[in-house]
Amino acid sequence: MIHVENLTKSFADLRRGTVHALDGVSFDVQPGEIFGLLGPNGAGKTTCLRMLSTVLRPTSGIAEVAGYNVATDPAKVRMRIGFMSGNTGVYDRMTAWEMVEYYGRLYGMPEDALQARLEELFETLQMNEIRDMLGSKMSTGNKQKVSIARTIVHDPPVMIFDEPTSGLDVLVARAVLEAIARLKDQGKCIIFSTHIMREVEKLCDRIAIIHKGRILAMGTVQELEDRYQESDMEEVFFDLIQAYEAELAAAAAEAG
Ligand SMILES: Nc1ncnc2c1ncn2[C@@H]1O[C@H](COP(=O)(O)OP(=O)(O)OP(=O)(O)O)[C@@H](O)[C@H]1O
Repeated sequence: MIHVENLTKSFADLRRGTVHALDGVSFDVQPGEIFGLLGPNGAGKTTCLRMLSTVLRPTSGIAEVAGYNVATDPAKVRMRIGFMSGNTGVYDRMTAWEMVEYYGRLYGMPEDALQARLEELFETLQMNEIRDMLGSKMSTGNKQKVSIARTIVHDPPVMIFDEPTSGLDVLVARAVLEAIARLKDQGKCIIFSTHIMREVEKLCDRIAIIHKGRILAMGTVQELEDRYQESDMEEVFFDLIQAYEAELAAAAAEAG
């Protein structure tokens, strides 16, 4: 459902020269699967997700969503994805219901299908108590739920969440993660980025550890712990990043 092959993105940065934000990344994600991109700040997670959601154009490589190439068929890709980032906002002067309805209309959903979908979404995301609440009155957690609802109102098969729990307290973060888990149960293909180990351990079927634009390791949490002989993901993560940094330092020393 998501196919990424040798995907690269470089930026021309005035201060740093060419930045290889993503450097030859490959992975696939299936329906009913949650795939996590786990990496420290600046690893390239957002850049990768923004290319999948057609906001950025790849420098090279292939990214396909539901069989459509993000570079050559961006409109078809956009109809098949929901993309939520930490700053996907809500409007102060609309109620939760109005806001999600508004986005459904933007996607061109027929009115009766839209109303049925709203009922279903408000039920699934446990938002029925806030149907008539204005954005300005909502707690951060409720705003986050509305953001999820508006992102997926058109019922796309692929859902992309860029650090969906960033800035949330543990209770709200938990509710958001539970909502994402329910979407997986409906067979959605989900990719999300985080730098929080516990989130990947709880939620992800498979993860890719990403650092400086490269995937350092990929697999289930259990596979990675077994492969690196560690009993928790945090240790695997540190080991991999340290080893990669040592490799880079050795290569730099050799180069002169
Ligand atoms: N428009 C841009 N111009 C120049 N460099 C950029 C641009 N966008 C991203 N970068 C750089 O690309 C690299 C990867 O950034 P990216 O935002 O994808 O990382 P991230 O893993 O999402 O990090 P974070 O957890 O901090 O959001 C960083 O070095 C960043 O500074």
